[in-house]
Amino acid sequence: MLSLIGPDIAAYVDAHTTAESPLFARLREETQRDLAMPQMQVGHVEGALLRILVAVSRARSVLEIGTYSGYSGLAMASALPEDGSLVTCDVDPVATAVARRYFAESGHGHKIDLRLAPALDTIAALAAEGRRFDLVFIDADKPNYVNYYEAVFPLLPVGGLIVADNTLWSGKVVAPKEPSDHAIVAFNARVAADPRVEHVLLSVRDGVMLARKLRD
Ligand SMILES: C[S@@+](CC[C@H](N)C(=O)[O-])C[C@H]1O[C@@H](n2cnc3c(N)ncnc32)[C@H](O)[C@@H]1O
Repeated sequence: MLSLIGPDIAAYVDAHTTAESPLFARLREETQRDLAMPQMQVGHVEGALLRILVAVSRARSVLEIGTYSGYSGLAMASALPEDGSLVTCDVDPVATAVARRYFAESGHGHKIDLRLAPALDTIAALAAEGRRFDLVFIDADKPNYVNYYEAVFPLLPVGGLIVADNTLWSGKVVAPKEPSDHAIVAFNARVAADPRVEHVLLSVRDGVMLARKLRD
């Protein structure tokens, strides 16, 4: 992932963001050492942003699409109340085995329901269960971003928040070439044209789209 800001600014941002706890630092380091594509992990600064978004929105139920090794899921679960819940889903048994270990060690594991299945199947199952989510974090395969957005929208109350990661896609959104570039462009265009939400595209890390539901 190409950084959108220079190393000096990145270090300054890092130094002026609530420090990472030792558990999160260990999870980040283990992911970098042992797993493929560690750059997929949201990391310290975006993890802090997600924690604050869950806290200020007073979310009680969160859905995450794309668990990987658990950094973002654990960040959000740690901001939920004791009786809050996070459903997180992925298709990768290796990365999610790491996530399961850290969830268990964190003291927030009882809030977390990890489902190993394609996300669209999990969303359909959650809809059939009558589940609702105050906040949904989309961070999985890019070609499905618009599908995820449409599938989770009915599960959010008015005032609910959709947070989507990698929405600047290393800057490739301004000159898209690959199918994944076009998928992110299509997602941002879909949100921008959607009168049901108010939205802001934050240039945090690789870009974070926030879309707040105004009506069904
Ligand atoms: C960018 S990573 C998620 C990073 C994670 N949020 C974090 O901060 O550590 C994307 C994840 O989406 C998963 N994924 C890809 N396609 C998927 C699908 N169809 N359904 C569910 N998960 C999928 C991948 O296995 C990968 O672990």
